[in-house]
Amino acid sequence: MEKYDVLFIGAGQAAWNGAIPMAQKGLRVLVIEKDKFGGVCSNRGCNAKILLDRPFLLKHITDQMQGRVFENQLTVNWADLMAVKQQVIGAQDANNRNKLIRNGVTVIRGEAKFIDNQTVQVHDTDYTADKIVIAAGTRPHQLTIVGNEYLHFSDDFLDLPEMPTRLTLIGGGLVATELASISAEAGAKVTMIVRDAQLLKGFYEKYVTTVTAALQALGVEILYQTTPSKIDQTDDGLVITTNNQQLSPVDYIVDATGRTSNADQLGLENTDVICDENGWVKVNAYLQTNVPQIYATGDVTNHQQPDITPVAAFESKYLGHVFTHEIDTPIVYPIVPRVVFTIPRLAQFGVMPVGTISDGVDENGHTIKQLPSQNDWFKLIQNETASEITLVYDQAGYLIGAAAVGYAAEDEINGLLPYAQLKMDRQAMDQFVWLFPTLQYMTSRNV
Ligand SMILES: Cc1cc2nc3c(=O)[nH]c(=O)nc-3n(C[C@H](O)[C@H](O)[C@H](O)COP(=O)(O)OP(=O)(O)OC[C@H]3O[C@@H](n4cnc5c(N)ncnc54)[C@H](O)[C@@H]3O)c2cc1C
Ligand SMILES: NC(=O)c1ccc[n+]([C@@H]2O[C@H](COP(=O)([O-])OP(=O)(O)OC[C@H]3O[C@@H](n4cnc5c(N)ncnc54)[C@H](O)[C@@H]3O)[C@@H](O)[C@H]2O)c1
Repeated sequence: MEKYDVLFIGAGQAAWNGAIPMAQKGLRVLVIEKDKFGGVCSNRGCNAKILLDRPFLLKHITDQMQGRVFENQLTVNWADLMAVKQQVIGAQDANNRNKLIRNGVTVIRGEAKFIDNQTVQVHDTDYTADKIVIAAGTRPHQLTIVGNEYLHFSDDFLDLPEMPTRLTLIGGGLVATELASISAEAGAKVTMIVRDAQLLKGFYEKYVTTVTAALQALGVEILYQTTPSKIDQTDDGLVITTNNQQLSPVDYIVDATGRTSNADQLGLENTDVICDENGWVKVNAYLQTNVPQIYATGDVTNHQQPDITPVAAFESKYLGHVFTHEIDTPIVYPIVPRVVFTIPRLAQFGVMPVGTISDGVDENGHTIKQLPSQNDWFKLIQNETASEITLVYDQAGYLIGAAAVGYAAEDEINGLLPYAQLKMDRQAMDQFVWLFPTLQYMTSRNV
């Protein structure tokens, strides 16, 4: 049996961010990946999505400036865009694999299964390690309704050679909303079937309204408080029946109703590892399962954090520090920001205003300050009138939350994070000299 110091199951963000520093510090590290090195984010998530979105953002910005600065409207050819995406993303698997190897990590492509608490099997060979890390991530959740064989998933959407004329997305979370934005920008007639009364639960409602209005302006029809019950194939296309009505036929349906843990496919029944009732691997504050030598990181865990790449990467790096004896303390998560890559983007972190107040003191005694786009001449030149930033301060005057909507909301929120994470007062903030003219300078001078 081959023995390593650390064995990772999965080669997504939750693995390689820790595996590389561990190997660089002299540990013998094995990473087993059954599909593509880099996992969902590199191959069929964040990166593919942002590549398909970016030209539409650029087009949108120039469209807003038509008649003011630009004279000809841009068009995006989906087939060309997909060819670029395939070329760039197609290279990720090999790049990620080579990066691991270059940094001294041993890699195997194959499906790993536990055969007991100490042993993982792949291609009929047994491997053991002092520490085994489950970093096996998730797959798309599939609705169990009649006709679910007609459903597609985000993986399929991100590979679409042609944009369907009529497309329906089921779900109102990040995947559904971002893919609705891309497909509507690409010219599809888009319908969203949303179980809740609004999109993007957990995001700042005022800016969810802005994003929703932008989708509707592109012709997206949003059916709230609606759940699908069956799908029929007819001569005119796929017909979804919901709790309320029978919908018009469409060409393509994306099930974006969340993600399912891959923990059920790891042979955990041969171990003592416990998962919660939804299949997420239970970990303690050291990311350790109930079996002391088995750990878990990223989306596959029951962590109370958003399932996003920066969290998976943070956890993986944390284990790197623990396994090399640099720290022995529980994981402490920093403030975790979130972003929705629609046009405009919506990004936020920390505490949000309570109620409808947008300037003044809210019900929790927090001071709310709103920065409209008129404060920022980058936005004025782009005619970006709907954009806005909302800042939330505690009673001592520290920044504890921020939300932004606009073409560069993600960068604005990134720029504000250090003030809150490091609890900076005015004197500390004034220690920075930001380059000018830049977005960071414009945002920071208003904090
Ligand atoms: C469409 C989409 C868009 C997204 N966009 C963003 C975004 O913009 N920003 C963001 O921060 N997050 C985004 N996310 C979320 C992000 O992709 C995940 O949070 C991140 O990929 C989690 O990393 P992970 O390593 O925990 O899991 P994964 O990326 O799922 O990696 C797990 C790996 O384990 C492998 N594996 C599973 N079982 C086995 C086995 N038995 N043997 C060997 N290998 C196995 C899988 O093949 C996979 O490669 C997006 C997700 C989706 C679906
Ligand atoms: N920009 C980003 O950071 C980004 C982008 C995409 C995805 N992600 C991550 O990927 C993960 C998956 O995203 P997602 O949008 O698939 O999941 P989600 O949990 O955010 O949203 C799922 C949606 O499906 C609905 N739903 C669930 N079950 C349903 C059912 N049976 N019938 C009808 N509707 C149902 C929910 O009400 C919700 O609106 C998230 O954790 C997210 O953090 C992040």
